[in-house]
Amino acid sequence: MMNTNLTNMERAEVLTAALPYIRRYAGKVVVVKYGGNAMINDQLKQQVMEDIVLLWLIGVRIVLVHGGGPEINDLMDRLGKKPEFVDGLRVTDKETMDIVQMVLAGKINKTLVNLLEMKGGKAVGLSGMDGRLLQCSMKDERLGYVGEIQKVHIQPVTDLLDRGYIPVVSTVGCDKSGNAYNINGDTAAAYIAGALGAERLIMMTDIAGVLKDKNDPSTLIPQITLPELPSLYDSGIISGGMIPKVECCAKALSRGVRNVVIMDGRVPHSILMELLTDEGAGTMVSKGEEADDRQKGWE
Ligand SMILES: Nc1ncnc2c1ncn2[C@@H]1O[C@H](COP(=O)(O)OP(=O)(O)O)[C@@H](O)[C@H]1O
Ligand SMILES: CC(=O)N[C@@H](CCC(=O)OP(=O)(O)O)C(=O)O
Repeated sequence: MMNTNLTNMERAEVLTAALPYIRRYAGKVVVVKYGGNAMINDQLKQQVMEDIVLLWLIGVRIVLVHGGGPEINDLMDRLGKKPEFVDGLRVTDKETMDIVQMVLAGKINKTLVNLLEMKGGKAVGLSGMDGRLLQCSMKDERLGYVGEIQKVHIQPVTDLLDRGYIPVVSTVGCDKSGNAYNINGDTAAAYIAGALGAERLIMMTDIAGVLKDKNDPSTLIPQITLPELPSLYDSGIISGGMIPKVECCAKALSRGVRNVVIMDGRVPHSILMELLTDEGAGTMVSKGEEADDRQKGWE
């Protein structure tokens, strides 16, 4: 909610305080993964789109990669199909694949593009099939049409960035024979961010970040490094859906992304807090080879 008690001078101070961060990110690639339950609330969705347009206007080369698992579940329910998951991946028969493609590459992708345009941005939607962006093979026959990414042909995305657009990517890929595959949103975002050598990957989820006690938001771990991960798994601190998410963060880092942040998509303007203030938001995952990027002076 906007703080209407700020004086104009205070507003100006807020803007100038953001200047070092604006300088830091202008011209850099930031990939935002948006999906899951964080995407359900309409008002929040509008705010996330506003944040993305604001970053785009200050010169950040921003790419939006989206999921939409809950909306796929919803359409499956309406069509009388029961969603089924194995290790967090949707079992995807041919009919389910049609539903996934309709929801992700159709409804959600176009809705997000439209929202970004309505907020004053210039956005173009594409799926992993467009320009063979996400070339994949079948991951495991038991899962059906779930894709394992083999190759990322990133040029359609860089072309759009170079032309001043916000690329909006849905995570439907295809194999060399043209069969469509369903790809997990976090995985696709990690590969795309890696192929772009992104400065930052932001994973928006429905929890404050990685917590020491997942039921207590006050136990947020602000930063974890790759060498610390095994002990976090072994101790059971990281479990369930957070394991594949953190694994995707590690994958992105190993593919050349500088920093990854897991943050709460339910908090208004969390992206701006993370990128444009010294507070940060959520949990930063880094290789552990450099000083904390959040604390470093931006020179
Ligand atoms: N240490 C932890 N910190 C935060 N969340 C955790 C942790 N361990 C397990 N989780 C679980 O992981 C979930 C996030 O994963 P998931 O639901 O798959 O996210 P999304 O739907 O955004 O992809 C949290 O809602 C929480 O229940
Ligand atoms: C293979 C697989 O499970 N694909 C996911 C793709 C969407 C997704 O990842 O959506 P969220 O980001 O909202 O979770 C699915 O079918 O739900």
